[in-house]
Amino acid sequence: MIQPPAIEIQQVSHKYKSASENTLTDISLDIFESDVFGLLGPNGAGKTTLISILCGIIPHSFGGVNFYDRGKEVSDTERRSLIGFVPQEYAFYHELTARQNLDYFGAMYNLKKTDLVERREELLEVLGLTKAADKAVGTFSGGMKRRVNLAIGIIHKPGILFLDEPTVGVDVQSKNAIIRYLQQLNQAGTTIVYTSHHMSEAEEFCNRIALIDHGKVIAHGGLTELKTENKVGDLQSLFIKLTGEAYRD
Ligand SMILES: Nc1ncnc2c1ncn2[C@@H]1O[C@H](COP(=O)(O)OP(=O)(O)OP(=O)(O)O)[C@@H](O)[C@H]1O
Repeated sequence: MIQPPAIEIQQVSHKYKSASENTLTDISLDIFESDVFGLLGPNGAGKTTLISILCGIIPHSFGGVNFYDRGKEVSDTERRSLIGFVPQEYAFYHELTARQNLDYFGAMYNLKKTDLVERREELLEVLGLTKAADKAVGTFSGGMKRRVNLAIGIIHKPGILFLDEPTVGVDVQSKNAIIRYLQQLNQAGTTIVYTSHHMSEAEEFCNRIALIDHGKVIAHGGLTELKTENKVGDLQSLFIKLTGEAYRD
């Protein structure tokens, strides 16, 4: 079955004003509907920069990005409600409770009050946050904060979800809960674009990947095909084979 496109990235380059060289050079990728697409690479490869460009947080210096919703190209305005973003940094108000945070961010997406309450309670429940929902989020454990971050990014039921290291610094229980819930969202039709340094997690979760190093795509395609082509048994071996053993800054 041919999957319709979700995102087409064509020759995207980016140079930060303060940098002497490009952070991203000539990135071209196709991400298809219902993919779990892993953007993987060593520290400083440019993954967060690419996600920030795709989410419209920073402008790209060159190239094109097109988004599609069920096969139809969407405008920049429509893109805002189509996508959700779960950043690496916590993107909530520490002094507000989990319920208050979800109410605030849901209102920013213009969700109707009754829909918002229903969605808020559903997310609190599936992410195991109901008992603590009226406590200030700043008092939560790292795993609970990660789950609040995720709930905020998906409050408006985005069709395309970007996650920048959604399981960094959390215990196995929270990591499993987050990945399980993301798998459910994907099975229900959400396209997922995800970065992680956990290779075993990415191997289990992603169907397609791009390996980025020094701001360039060095491999791109189906995970199984890439492992076969490179004669390696797992994603970690593929990563080391293509990016080497040297430390990155
Ligand atoms: N605002 C900025 N101004 C200048 N350079 C930046 C800025 N943000 C990031 N960089 C540089 O761009 C490069 C890519 O950074 P980026 O955060 O996109 O990499 P990454 O692959 O997400 O890394 P990590 O895995 O460590 O999170 C790095 O060299 C970083 O120092």
